[in-house]
Amino acid sequence: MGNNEPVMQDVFEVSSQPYKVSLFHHQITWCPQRRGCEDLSELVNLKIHDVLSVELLNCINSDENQNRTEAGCCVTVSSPNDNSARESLIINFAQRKKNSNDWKPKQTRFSHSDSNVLNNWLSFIQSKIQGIKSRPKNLLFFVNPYGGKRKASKIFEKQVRPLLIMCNVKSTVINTKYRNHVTEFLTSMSKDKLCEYDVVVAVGGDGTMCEVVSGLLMRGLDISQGDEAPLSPSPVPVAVIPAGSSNALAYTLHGTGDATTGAIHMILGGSVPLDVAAIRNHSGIHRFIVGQMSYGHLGDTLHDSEKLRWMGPKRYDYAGFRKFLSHATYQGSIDMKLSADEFHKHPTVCDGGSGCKECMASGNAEKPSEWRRVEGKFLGISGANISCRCALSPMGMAPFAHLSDGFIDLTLVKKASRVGHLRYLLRIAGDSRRALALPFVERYRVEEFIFTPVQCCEPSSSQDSIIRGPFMEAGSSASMVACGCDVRKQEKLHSVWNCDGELFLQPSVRVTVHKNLIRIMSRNLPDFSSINQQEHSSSRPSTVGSASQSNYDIRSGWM
Ligand SMILES: Nc1ncnc2c1ncn2[C@@H]1O[C@H](COP(=O)(O)OP(=O)(O)OP(=O)(O)O)[C@@H](O)[C@H]1O
Repeated sequence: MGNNEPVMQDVFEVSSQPYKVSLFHHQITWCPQRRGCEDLSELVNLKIHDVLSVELLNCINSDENQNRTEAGCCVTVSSPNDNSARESLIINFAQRKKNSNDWKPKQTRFSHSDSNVLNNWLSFIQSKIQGIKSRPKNLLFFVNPYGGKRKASKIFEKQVRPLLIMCNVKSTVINTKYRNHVTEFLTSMSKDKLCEYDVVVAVGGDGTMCEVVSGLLMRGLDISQGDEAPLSPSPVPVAVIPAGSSNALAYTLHGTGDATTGAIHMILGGSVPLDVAAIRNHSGIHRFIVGQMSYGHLGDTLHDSEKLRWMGPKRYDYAGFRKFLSHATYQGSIDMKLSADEFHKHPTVCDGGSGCKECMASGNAEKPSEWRRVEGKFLGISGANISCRCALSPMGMAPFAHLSDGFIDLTLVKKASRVGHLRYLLRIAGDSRRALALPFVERYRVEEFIFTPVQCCEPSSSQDSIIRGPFMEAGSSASMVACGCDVRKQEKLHSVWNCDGELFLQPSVRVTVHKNLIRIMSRNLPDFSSINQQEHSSSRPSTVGSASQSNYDIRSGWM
């Protein structure tokens, strides 16, 4: 039997109408039968990979069953009043909404008078689903009730738990009690216990996911080796259910901040590799970055917005606007180890892990990487591990950052007029590739960087919090971090780092990028192919799109 031949075929009743249903190895199709003929214009094609679960609905307990699924608040029954006298096969599946990256669970009921037929179909579809090895069966959830609009528990109960029950997935749920609870929990867990779980899930924002990743990576770290201790990949993959404020990681992976979509992608399985960046000093790793770290405008905005948490996610807009008006710049120097491959000059938008040319090719550069220094006054400095898409920036503040290329995208926004800065911020909110074309904005693709802020006085020899870049002479003023000057004077000189939405107060940092340390549940990155085609046929880039397989020049735009 060829792959195009159905394994089973029969006529079922769907919504009280006869439908010809065909079961193939990788898909199920159905179309109405009118006067013995199939109406192919209404053909539905469902991939087995998108099937969440399948069950038999016995008419004797149909009410009971129906209540159970309705209690899940996540299903649409195609025909509530049909087939009351017959047994039915219920297929629950995930469907992408039209013109959207959101996925929703759906249900279709197939009725047949012969229970043997129904049982055969049930066994076949069930065996196919069970054969998908990438589907997780036992999950460990960390629910952060503090992040975002403080609705993570509600989101979990209403949007995630019903799907877990429907798909027969086991779960252990821990509500976080305090900052760093997740990291502490994961680092103190035995390896055997941890490996009982197929995935560790953060129900929260980027900060919660960062705590999950930190816990998983810290476990394998030999701290006696100090600064250069090697990092081992996490033994367990991770997943994120967006319930924070910006949810940049979830947006980047799924193209939406919708929690149901996050849960569906996690349950249906499939994962992509993800790089992790580490902030280090000579005593070791201070923290990990999964999304982005920003100094200057975004660091100050986070600093001020922490006092405004009661406002919810709107606090970022308010604090950001106030910081924009203050128009602060910060002086310092950045030493960076640049990528030597051609992707630096011809950047692409990430297609996601193993499907992405740039992620696959990285690390194969023939030339050795080169160190470069940039000095000056900056409105902002951002290191992005991922593109950081979110509702306010559909392409992300770092549109060319890749999930697993082994590099961080470093964006330097140099001193500019207020109008220039506003133009930059507006472009980030639209087609952010155009923000990189502004003359005071520079983008670098780096393996490692060191930022040293300018100091307010001559260093004293007793200072030891020094991070040395390759261009720094020992004892040079640029290499000093702490001094005994007036705190307010220092505050004006220095900003803070916004690391995945968490404050990191030490301005001087050394950051290294580590390829593929984590696998994260994601079936496919948002599909921009249709918009891509439009862009190829037009001379100017449109609001949202992908530069994959096309030449986008940072300075001049589309070539
Ligand atoms: N019970 C708790 N009480 C106080 N803080 C907590 C608690 N649980 C977790 N946290 C902390 O809450 C912080 C914010 O969480 P999270 O990043 O998930 O939300 P967010 O900042 O609103 O979202 P995003 O990072 O996507 O903008 C994290 O740093 C985490 O350490």
